[in-house]
Amino acid sequence: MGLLRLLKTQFLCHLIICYVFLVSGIIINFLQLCTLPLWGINKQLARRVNCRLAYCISSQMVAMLEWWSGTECSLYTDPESYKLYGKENAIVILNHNFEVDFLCGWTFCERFGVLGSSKVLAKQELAYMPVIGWMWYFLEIVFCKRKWEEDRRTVAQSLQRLQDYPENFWFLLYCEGTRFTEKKHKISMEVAEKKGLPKLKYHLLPRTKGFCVTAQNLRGKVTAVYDSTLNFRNNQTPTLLGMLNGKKYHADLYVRRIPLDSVPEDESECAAWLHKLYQEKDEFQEQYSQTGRFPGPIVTPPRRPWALINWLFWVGLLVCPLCMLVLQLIYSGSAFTVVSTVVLCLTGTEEGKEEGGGKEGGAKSHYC
Ligand SMILES: CC/C=C\C/C=C\C/C=C\C/C=C\C/C=C\C/C=C\CCC(=O)SCCNC(=O)CCNC(=O)[C@H](O)C(C)(C)COP(=O)(O)OP(=O)(O)OC[C@H]1O[C@@H](n2cnc3c(N)ncnc32)[C@H](O)[C@@H]1OP(=O)(O)O
Ligand SMILES: CCCCCCCCCCCCCCCC(=O)OC[C@@H](O)COP(=O)(O)O
Repeated sequence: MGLLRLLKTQFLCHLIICYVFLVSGIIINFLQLCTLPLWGINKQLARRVNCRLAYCISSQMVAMLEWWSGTECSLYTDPESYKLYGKENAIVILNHNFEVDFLCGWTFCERFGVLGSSKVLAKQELAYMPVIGWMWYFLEIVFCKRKWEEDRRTVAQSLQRLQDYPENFWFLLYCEGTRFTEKKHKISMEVAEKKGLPKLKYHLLPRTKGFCVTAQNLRGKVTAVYDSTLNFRNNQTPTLLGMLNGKKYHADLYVRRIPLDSVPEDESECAAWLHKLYQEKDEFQEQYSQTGRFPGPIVTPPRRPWALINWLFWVGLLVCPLCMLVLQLIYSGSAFTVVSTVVLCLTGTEEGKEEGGGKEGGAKSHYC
């Protein structure tokens, strides 16, 4: 095992990474709070500033994927559509199978220059999460309670506010509404059967209301739907902890650009359109599981240095005070404190090794 590889599995390194993420996140949340008076004076400037501040948080996680774990991201798409990515507003529809699929989404956002402004229809609970949830408040992320009677009005209102958003953005929708498990799949296929819809093998039955309300309220602002299907090579099941341990994965993303004009405006037609799209997505996943690839040519958008530069900046800024704190602990702490800290680090490293290295090549349990 190389020295760098060994370093990546050390619990102490993981502690430092999480410390930098949390402390810098809280600092940035505070800076975002300081922009509140600006919203009343110059709203568009406040939005632009908040996009940059949000980038400083989300790009740290992207840097962990790209530079620390070295995960590769390949894109299957046609070259004509490729030219438009990052240059227009889009609704992104993504399958939800992996713990890290949002992070792969963010990585593509970073490579096409829309990471700071990227948006999602997220569950309300995430709004209260420190750092990311608080950052989202200032990014005007759309939250839902997954109770349509309440969401119908609030989601539409939040979407309408994006009509004059000054930066290009991608709006992510996990239409399945939750992460794939066998149990949820079984239940949702019972719903499909009751509704007379064809069964899906790799996806849950999509919830159509969120997509229809999004298409309706972003019309005129958004020009396309990016139908995106994500999978990982060699049946890998990537996790955040695996990435923190420096484990390298290979993501394949298949993206079809569909002009928003071709999505029906009528609600029931729009719902039927989405169901048909998910049947097609299921076929792409079937092809991937048979052949190990999606249709069409592969392009790999290059990683950019900015995420790494931002990360190194925060490491530089925050690790010095941490070292001083540790030195103070060593000088003033009892032998018991020092020994128990070392034991904690070693235990954490052993557990981390199991998570990062133990699952290599493991079959995905949810794929039949
Ligand atoms: C070039 C590169 C391209 C792409 C790069 C990729 C991505 C990058 C883009 C952006 C990145 C940005 C950010 C990413 C960062 C982080 C994201 C992290 C986390 C967010 C994840 C979440 O929070 S997911 C959960 C929240 N989101 C959703 O739920 C969205 C989907 N849901 C909906 O749309 C719902 O309709 C709703 C929430 C609006 C309302 O839900 P509710 O349940 O109240 O109503 P429904 O209408 O959905 O339900 C009733 C109908 O559903 C039928 N039913 C019942 N049971 C089921 C079932 N098990 N499955 C399916 N359907 C069911 C029921 O019969 C009702 O049917 P009707 O016919 O009466 O409608
Ligand atoms: C630099 C890196 C430092 C690492 C620190 C780790 C930070 C953790 C960031 C968490 C990111 C939040 C993303 C949440 C994704 C999520 O929660 O999706 C919810 C969906 O599944 C549906 O949920 P449900 O239907 O309720 O199961």
